[in-house]
Amino acid sequence: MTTQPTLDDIRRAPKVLLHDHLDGGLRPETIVDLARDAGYDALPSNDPGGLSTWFAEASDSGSLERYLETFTHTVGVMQSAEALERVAYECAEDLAADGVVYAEVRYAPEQHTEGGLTLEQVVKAVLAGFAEGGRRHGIRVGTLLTAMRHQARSREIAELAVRHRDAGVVGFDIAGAEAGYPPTRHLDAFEYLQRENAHFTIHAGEAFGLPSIWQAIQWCGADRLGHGVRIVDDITDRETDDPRLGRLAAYVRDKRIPLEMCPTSNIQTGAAKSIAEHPIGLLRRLYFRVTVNTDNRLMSGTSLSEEFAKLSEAFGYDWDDLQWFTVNAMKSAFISFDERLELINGVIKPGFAQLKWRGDRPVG
Ligand SMILES: O=c1[nH]cnc2c1ncn2[C@H]1C[C@H](O)[C@@H](CO)O1
Ligand SMILES: [Zn+2]
Repeated sequence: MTTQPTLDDIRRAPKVLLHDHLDGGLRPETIVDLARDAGYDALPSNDPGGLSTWFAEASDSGSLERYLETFTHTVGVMQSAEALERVAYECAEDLAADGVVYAEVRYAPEQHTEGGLTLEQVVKAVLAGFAEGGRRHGIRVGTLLTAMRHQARSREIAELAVRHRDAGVVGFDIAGAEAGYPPTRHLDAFEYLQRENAHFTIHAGEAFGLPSIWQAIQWCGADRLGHGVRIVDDITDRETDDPRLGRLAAYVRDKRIPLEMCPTSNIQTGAAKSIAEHPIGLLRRLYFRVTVNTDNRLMSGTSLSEEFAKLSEAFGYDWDDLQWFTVNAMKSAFISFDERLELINGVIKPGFAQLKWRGDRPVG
């Protein structure tokens, strides 16, 4: 007997999150507090409830560029070491409360130096918040350092990531508006990371299509794809029992390149029409290495459990499917093979087994 997992049970499942932005997941109450402390007076509302509604509505425009404008207010209040440490600590606490056991959280250090912090100080403050939050709340959090694709600091940020690789920085990423800023603009950074045996993911195939994915993989050597939803443009006969993969889609599937899919965010930026029509349905059916993620919990008013619950409702996913996404994510993480295996065999499989067993018991 298979049972439809409930949101409450999904919260209890040991989950893995690979794509979550630190500056996209603040608590609204914290934004109000930090703005007051820093004298930041540009918030669209000083009431946490009003603020969370504003973020959700302003992010719903159907355009990635407009979605990104909302980050002005979160980045605006994250300009001191205390603020960064608090936001990182609370992020670990919130993810742990949602049942996440391993997370990779990303942010762009270059956006947090307006208050006079150096890049090193930014990184240290965030690492301190995650270390403390992780220790207290029983979650492991690695960070990815992001470079903004419209800027020209990617090499510097890549070097920063390598310098802190043994202190909790597990990889690198580029983010920001995709159209007009191809990943090859940052080839120097990616080639450097490859020489350093470092890991990186690239936001690609979200607001722009196949050329962006192709460059990210074949020119830049990305280990994973942030979103990557547009890979479906390289699949024909999608509605039939026998979809046909083009060369790029086949390469991504054959090489088990992980796709960091963020369903709700994709609807807000116009990359997908609805959850039910999200390419994740087809890509999962075709056994691409799909993972499920939140992107920006504040802007999307979501959590990893809610993303899973929405998918389960739209596609009928059961515990086996949710475990499959979770093991996919753990296999694709940027920590060592030993550590990944330990989490899969010691935490994820036993945790899901317990929930499946409970779910299969007759009620009453
Ligand atoms: O989904 C996204 N696509 C591209 N860029 C994004 C997305 N979500 C957040 N960002 C940007 C805005 C943040 O300020 C930056 C670093 O986290 O990354
Ligand atoms: Zn993202």
